Amino acid sequence: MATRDNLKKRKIAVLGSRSVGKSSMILQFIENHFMESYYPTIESTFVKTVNYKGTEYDCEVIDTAGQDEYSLLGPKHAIGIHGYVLVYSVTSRKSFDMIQIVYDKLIDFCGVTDIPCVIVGSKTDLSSSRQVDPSEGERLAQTNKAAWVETSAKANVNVGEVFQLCLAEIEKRAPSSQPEVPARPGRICRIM
Ligand SMILES: Nc1nc2c(ncn2[C@@H]2O[C@H](COP(=O)(O)OP(=O)(O)OP(=O)(O)O)[C@@H](O)[C@H]2O)c(=O)[nH]1
Repeated sequence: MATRDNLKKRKIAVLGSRSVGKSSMILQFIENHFMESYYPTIESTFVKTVNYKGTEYDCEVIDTAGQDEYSLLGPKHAIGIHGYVLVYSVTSRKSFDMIQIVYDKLIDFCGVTDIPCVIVGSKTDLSSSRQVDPSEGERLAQTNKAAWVETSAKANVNVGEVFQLCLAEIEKRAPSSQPEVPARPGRICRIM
């Protein structure tokens, strides 16, 4: 029987400006409900088993405190993290502009040219307050070789899709189905 211990583990960090709906999106994903009230997050971790293309993954989702242009990203945002979900609200141009800033800080800190990442435009149910067009989100994602989707945690639209896309981005770069390279006879390394 499959237990959590023998599932493939994937650690996903959720970042973005304050109050864009990171916690609400995670709560809807993990517990299937939505809360109107706002409680700023310090940091929380959630776990959920997710089926992606027939394989079960033990996903650890890290809900971070909202960032601004002065926030420092450090080892806890990079070490051991397999993929990123960067969230802006479609009702906030400022939160959209923060995505590139956070993305650049991450690639700088990780010392890579791109990272497995999904850019998420949240709160689409608030259509009359929209400040960011879908085409702008799509373009930003293309520029950064990331996936993109718009969601509403309130209306439960595309929330599961965010994590499917994130696993897709992670697996694209490091396919877990890739067979292990067999050791050549006579070249076995033994640690005594
Ligand atoms: N209408 C609507 N409101 C939302 C949605 N998602 C979140 N909210 C509201 O936006 C506010 C902030 O949501 P949070 O999920 O706490 O935001 P956060 O990004 O985790 O905030 P920080 O912890 O400060 O980083 C709350 O009042 C939520 O109810 C959504 O999809 N639609």
